[in-house]
Amino acid sequence: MAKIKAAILGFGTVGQGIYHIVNDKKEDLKKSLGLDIEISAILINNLAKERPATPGVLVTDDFEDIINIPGLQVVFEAIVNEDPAYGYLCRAIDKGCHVITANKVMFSKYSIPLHERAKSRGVFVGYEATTAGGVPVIKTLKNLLQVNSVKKIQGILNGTSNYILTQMRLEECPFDSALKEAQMLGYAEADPYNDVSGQDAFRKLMILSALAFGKQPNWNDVRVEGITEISLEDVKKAKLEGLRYRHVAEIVQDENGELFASVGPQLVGPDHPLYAIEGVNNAVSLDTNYIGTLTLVGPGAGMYPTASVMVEDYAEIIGKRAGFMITI
Ligand SMILES: NC(=O)C1=CN([C@@H]2O[C@H](COP(=O)(O)OP(=O)(O)OC[C@H]3O[C@@H](n4cnc5c(N)ncnc54)[C@H](OP(=O)(O)O)[C@@H]3O)[C@@H](O)[C@H]2O)C=CC1
Ligand SMILES: N[C@@H](CC=O)C(=O)O
Repeated sequence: MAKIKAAILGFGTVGQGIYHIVNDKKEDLKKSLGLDIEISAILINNLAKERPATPGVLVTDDFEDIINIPGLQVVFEAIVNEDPAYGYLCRAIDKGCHVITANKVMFSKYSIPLHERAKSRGVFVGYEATTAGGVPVIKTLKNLLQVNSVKKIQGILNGTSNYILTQMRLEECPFDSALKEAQMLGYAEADPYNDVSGQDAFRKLMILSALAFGKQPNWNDVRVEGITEISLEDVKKAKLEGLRYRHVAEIVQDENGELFASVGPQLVGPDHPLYAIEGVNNAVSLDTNYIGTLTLVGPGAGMYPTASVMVEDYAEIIGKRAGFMITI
């Protein structure tokens, strides 16, 4: 049976999840796709760090070792920040590899050039994991946009912030302890400032905007606020009043096609659709012309939810390549 050679860039929370799922599901993927996936190499930053064993896999801190693997066909990218991730993915595409990324900082800025580059080389870019972790919002949007137009998107797009706000309310624990827990659970970014400042949710909203509206608002016009100003006292007071803090990202297109977006905390009551979204869960509500309002809810961060959607992207891309769509 033909082999698909793949590489994983980054071997932290997400990279390790990809490795485990690919190995766990190897036989099933072989059966459904008729191709055997092999993780040939893993790129990391610090060779001295202790890591889980990956027998037979090249572990390197030099991207040249990866890009020069003969017959490499798929690159999973789970490193951080714009650079060098964008450059690595450009080189992988130029080599004829499909690329599958979780890196929203990079993708929110470079989605258009990456897609154009991939199109010119006849390969695909998978990016389900960039937005709302395990919630399949990208594939759902792609599908419904074939018939519907979207007027508004509203949601909770950062699992860490929602986890912190939930823990502060339920356990009455201080912000810092809740953030530490989120870091231990693999929810938070390498630099958690991105989570708690609202920047992570903002980048995800921009990815959704590009897909749903074919454009993004001017980034400087978007008010972005995080959750750092919310104290335990604020949360307790809200609780007594039957209210909850939610970190909400929203974007609306007006009748002239102009986009208005904002990201920040809101106090919501029991009748609000985001009131019941707890812990690491994310929710995305899509207001469409034919379907009406569709809301997706699920884990917005973490090793397996994120890695799962990346391996699903792989299955979809390889299935497409072979001329069929697999149903997952
Ligand atoms: N954690 C989550 O739930 C989710 C994360 N994401 C995104 O996935 C990506 C990875 O996140 P996560 O796994 O949590 O992050 P981690 O910090 O756990 O892991 C990052 C990995 O990338 C490696 N790395 C970082 N920079 C470089 C570089 N320049 N060259 C080579 N390797 C590098 C690190 O190497 P080393 O181990 O040597 O330090 C590490 O193995 C991020 O872009 C994040 O935003 C998306 C959805 C959910
Ligand atoms: N740090 C992010 C991870 C997923 O994108 C989050 O908490 O949502």
